[in-house]
Amino acid sequence: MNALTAIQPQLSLGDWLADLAVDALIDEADLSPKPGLVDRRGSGAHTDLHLGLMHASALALWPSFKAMAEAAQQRGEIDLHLREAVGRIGREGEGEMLRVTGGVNTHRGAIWALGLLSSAAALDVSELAPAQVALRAARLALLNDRAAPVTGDSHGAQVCRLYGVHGAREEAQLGFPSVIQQALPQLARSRAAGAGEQNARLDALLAIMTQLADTCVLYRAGVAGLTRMQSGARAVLAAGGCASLDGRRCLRELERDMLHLRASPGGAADLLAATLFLDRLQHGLPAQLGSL
Ligand SMILES: CC(C)(COP(=O)(O)OP(=O)(O)OC[C@H]1O[C@@H](n2cnc3c(N)ncnc32)[C@H](O)[C@@H]1O)[C@@H](O)C(=O)NCCC(=O)NCCS
Ligand SMILES: Nc1ncnc2c1ncn2[C@@H]1O[C@H](COP(=O)(O)OP(=O)(O)OP(=O)(O)O)[C@@H](O)[C@H]1O
Repeated sequence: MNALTAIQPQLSLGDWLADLAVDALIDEADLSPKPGLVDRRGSGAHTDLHLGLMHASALALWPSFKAMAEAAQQRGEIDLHLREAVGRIGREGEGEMLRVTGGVNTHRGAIWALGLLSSAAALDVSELAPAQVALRAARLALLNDRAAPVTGDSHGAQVCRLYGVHGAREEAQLGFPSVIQQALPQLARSRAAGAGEQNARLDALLAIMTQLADTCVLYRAGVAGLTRMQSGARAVLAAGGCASLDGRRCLRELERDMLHLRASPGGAADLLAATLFLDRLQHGLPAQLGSL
């Protein structure tokens, strides 16, 4: 111990994972220019959201992410007991989010994805590779939380029924394929090509948008909105991504059309936050936690 470590408060695994989850949400919100979404420039296609509200909501969720990680650390295995504990904490987190935002849904999908991933990470800190953490999260998501309210009238449930698509629940139960197969590989490719960190993150968001059945977009803009989102995201990446002039031109066209359609890819944004969380996690525990 030296003078610095003697005065440093002890960092727990739950603290660290909650820090990563909140950082991922703040980085996602700040990333600009995102088509249709809240970012540093404005509120995108939303009238009830703004950047300050996204930040306040993210910070308010820190205790929930910590509690979900601690529940997993204490339980030590994936079972119904843990699933129901995480579900209860997630619903309390949603209540806190709605209290802080005055009833606006800022992060419902993100609580679901990052809550499961925080728990999954805490279950085994010796296996923090993205695919392994996502697989543990999927096994947790597949268990049926008996206390979960029936959400048949949520926006997501309505469009899943109407269009026969998979939503946030299935994305988690499948092990976050959009994150593992699309976003993380694109993030690595764009970084390796020298795109710069912000452009690489935008490219990762677009990679998710190329194929996601985003229920936020479907609810607000129907199949026309979803088709435009997917084809527009493909066009940006095919033109060279956000670091290229042609890619930026395609991104501006996509944004113009999405604003016109009131389409906002909120599900893709949540999955970008999940991507940033898993990307940070794979570098391993900080030195202060090394002895866990
Ligand atoms: C599963 C959830 C997301 C509800 O989903 P549902 O589709 O019914 O609701 P809703 O339309 O309100 O929210 C969906 C949210 O997911 C995001 N989303 C939309 N489409 C997708 C998609 N294809 N993939 C991933 N996320 C998506 C959006 O941002 C949206 O905010 C979740 O809120 C839930 O069940 N919570 C219960 C509490 C719980 O069990 N928590 C435990 C884990 S933290
Ligand atoms: N930067 C962001 N900008 C906008 N939405 C985001 C952002 N990041 C994440 N989201 C997600 O998008 C969702 C908000 O979408 P939306 O406003 O369509 O939901 P809603 O309140 O259910 O529907 P509506 O506003 O159409 O009544 C949030 O749940 C949140 O998880």
